[in-house]
Amino acid sequence: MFVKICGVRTATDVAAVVESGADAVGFVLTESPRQVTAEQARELAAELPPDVLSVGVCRGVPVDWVRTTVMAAGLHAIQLHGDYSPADFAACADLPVRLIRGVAGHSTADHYCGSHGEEILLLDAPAPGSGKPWDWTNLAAEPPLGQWMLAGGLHPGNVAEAISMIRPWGVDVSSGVETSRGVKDPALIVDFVRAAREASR
Ligand SMILES: O=C(O)c1ccccc1N[C@@H]1O[C@H](COP(=O)(O)O)[C@@H](O)[C@H]1O
Repeated sequence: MFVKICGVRTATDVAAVVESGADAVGFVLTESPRQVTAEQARELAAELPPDVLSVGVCRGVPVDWVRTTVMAAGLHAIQLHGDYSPADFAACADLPVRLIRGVAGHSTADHYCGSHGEEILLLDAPAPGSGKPWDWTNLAAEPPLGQWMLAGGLHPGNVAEAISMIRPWGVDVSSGVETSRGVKDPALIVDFVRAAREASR
């Protein structure tokens, strides 16, 4: 089970992610209560062990800006979130990064990983980073093809059930490991990763 903690903003958050054993960290580089600059992301990512994937999360900005900013931050992966086309993904294909496509999920499996040239598909709620869950139950019968992650309203108390029900390749969380919007709770991060790992055994 691949576990990503998104919206990390402080050195304390990074330390909690490392302690938790999560696989990936998301730095939101565009408008959000969790937004960080490229410079901040670079400094925070420098604190990560090399095997933790650092992801630049971008939404609603041109792909040229994404390329420049993620490269300036020195991150391992780009998460293009929302209305990005296959051409946008193709425009990043020459970069030495992994590509994640974040989209609003549906209760039917009308997305598949790789359709836009991405390595990982992320099915999220319509409002990313809102903490609001969506109805993912139908994915159990017809999950997307390929390497895909579930996000949107997950938290330590429901991630095990979600994993048991629909068996995603990975899970991603932001609000569910926060005490208030944009403020991560180290204990919730550790609890979330533990719950996800136990459910996937
Ligand atoms: O977290 C944000 O603020 C954000 C902003 C822009 C694009 C994506 C964002 N986060 C993504 O939202 C989900 C987590 O949602 P939740 O808060 O746990 O419900 C995850 O995919 C993040 O990458």
